[in-house]
Amino acid sequence: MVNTNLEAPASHYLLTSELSQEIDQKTIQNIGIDGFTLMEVAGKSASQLLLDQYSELSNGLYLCGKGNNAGDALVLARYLLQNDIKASIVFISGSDDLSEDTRTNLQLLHKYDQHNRLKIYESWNDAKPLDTFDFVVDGLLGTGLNSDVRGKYAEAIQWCNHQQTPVFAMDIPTGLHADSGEIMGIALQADHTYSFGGRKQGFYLGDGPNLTGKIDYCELPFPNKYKQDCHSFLLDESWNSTEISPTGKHKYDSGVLYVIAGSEGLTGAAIMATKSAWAEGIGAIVLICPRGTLPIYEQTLPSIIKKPVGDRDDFFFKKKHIQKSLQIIGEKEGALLIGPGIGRDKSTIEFVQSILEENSKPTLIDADGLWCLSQLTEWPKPHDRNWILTPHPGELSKLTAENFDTDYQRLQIVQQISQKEGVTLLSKGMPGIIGTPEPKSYLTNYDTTPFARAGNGDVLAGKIASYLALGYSPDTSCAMGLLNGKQKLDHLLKQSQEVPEPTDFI
Ligand SMILES: NC(=O)C1=CN([C@@H]2O[C@H](COP(=O)(O)OP(=O)(O)OC[C@H]3O[C@@H](n4cnc5c(N)ncnc54)[C@H](O)[C@@H]3O)[C@@H](O)[C@H]2O)[C@H](O)CC1
Ligand SMILES: [K+]
Repeated sequence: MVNTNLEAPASHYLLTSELSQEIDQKTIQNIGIDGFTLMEVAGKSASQLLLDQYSELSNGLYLCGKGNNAGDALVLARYLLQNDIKASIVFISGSDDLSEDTRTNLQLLHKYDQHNRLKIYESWNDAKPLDTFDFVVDGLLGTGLNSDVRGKYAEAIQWCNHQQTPVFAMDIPTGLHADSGEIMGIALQADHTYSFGGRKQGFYLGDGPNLTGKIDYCELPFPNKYKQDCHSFLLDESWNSTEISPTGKHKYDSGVLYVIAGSEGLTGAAIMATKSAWAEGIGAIVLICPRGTLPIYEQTLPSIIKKPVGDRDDFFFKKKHIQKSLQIIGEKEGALLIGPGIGRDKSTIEFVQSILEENSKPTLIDADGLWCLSQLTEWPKPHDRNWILTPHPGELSKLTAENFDTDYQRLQIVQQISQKEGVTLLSKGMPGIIGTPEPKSYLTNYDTTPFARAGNGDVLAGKIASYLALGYSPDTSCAMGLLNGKQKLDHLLKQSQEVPEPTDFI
């Protein structure tokens, strides 16, 4: 069940480099678990997962830097050595100035070596030609990365990225920025990343998804309370999706969704959004439409209550429709969806502005509703932070008058806007990002390309608005909308490899 306050499990907190190192240091200094123990737990966890998943390994090549990331790799080598898996350790910048815990682990490694299964090389050049190996471990750099990767480190990564054997990254693929997911000069292409103490935010941004391979979270003995400064979380299928409550006894029991949508030539968006909401088991839907478009809905939306406004020759929303629309919205408890297909006529902007200013219901603003909002010099303020905005990247740029080149910039804009305006903002794209007023942000980790077709936005908006009308909080409604879509996509792709139609997601 996705909690109504959308509490992420500890394994889904996304750490930045700074927070990761801060938690590390606080655990060592305040709790008294020293860095050597943390390193032991990290390396041991990685060895157990690795042995579970790869049973035929015989000879590892460990590329090591000089910090604690290298130490993790040495602990792993020791546990694998215990399983008769040979180790060739290459210290890219020599082993003279290793961090203390890493040095200790190098000494330990020698003590555990039996039958000369351990080889140590003091530089990248010494190691060539490299011994036979059937896997590579990346212990070069972790959260200590603080500049572009160059020199021998870059050479080793370049070489590694051309090998056919599995590559296992300690904590984070070297060269991947833990916060932004950007490549720092060059980055290692991992088949598997063992993330210690917390997944890193950069795994899900920019180049992160292409570089991490399969990610395994390795818990470390950090007190969960030390993660309270974490503001971003992974939203994936391991969050149980919520079974939507069945419709109540009376059709108004489970909340009413009011939909303000459609205009001449754009009635399809209104139909898609409304049908999508109806399919989620909402008790009743009231479609408020310009009277000129009513005949189309009489044909296509038999289960939906239609409440037309204006005259037969009205085909888009105008200032004169404001009072009647507000009166209809005020009739029952529920939520409001405004935007799909309402068009961009100048008088529609005034209409939208007044509806947003006067209406206090939980409200989802989508599509041209967002465009109208972007035309206003100042946004109306949501009533007790109960608005959801669902922009695609182009709409987000228009809304915020900001251009963003990277996912990291998009994440930062989403966090700023949701906090400043007190809204829940679902930034569609890859990854999907939900920003809340707290501010918290939730990142998805699945390919959203199949949802890029026109119409999917209307379907998603209808779903999320129905959860809002069912009483779920804005952040939970967005999470459920995204996870529901992903579940349906997985189901559809089992039947056919064709990219599904938007209506398939209803
Ligand atoms: N945080 C945790 O929960 C734990 C982290 N562990 C591991 O420790 C690393 C972080 O270790 P740290 O010693 O801070 O840094 P690194 O090993 O990542 O880097 C070593 C060293 O390299 C230098 N450096 C930085 N950038 C570059 C560069 N571009 N080129 C060359 N050299 C560079 C810099 O001096 C760094 O200090 C973390 O990732 C985990 O793997 C603990 O072992 C377990 C708990
Ligand atoms: K690494």
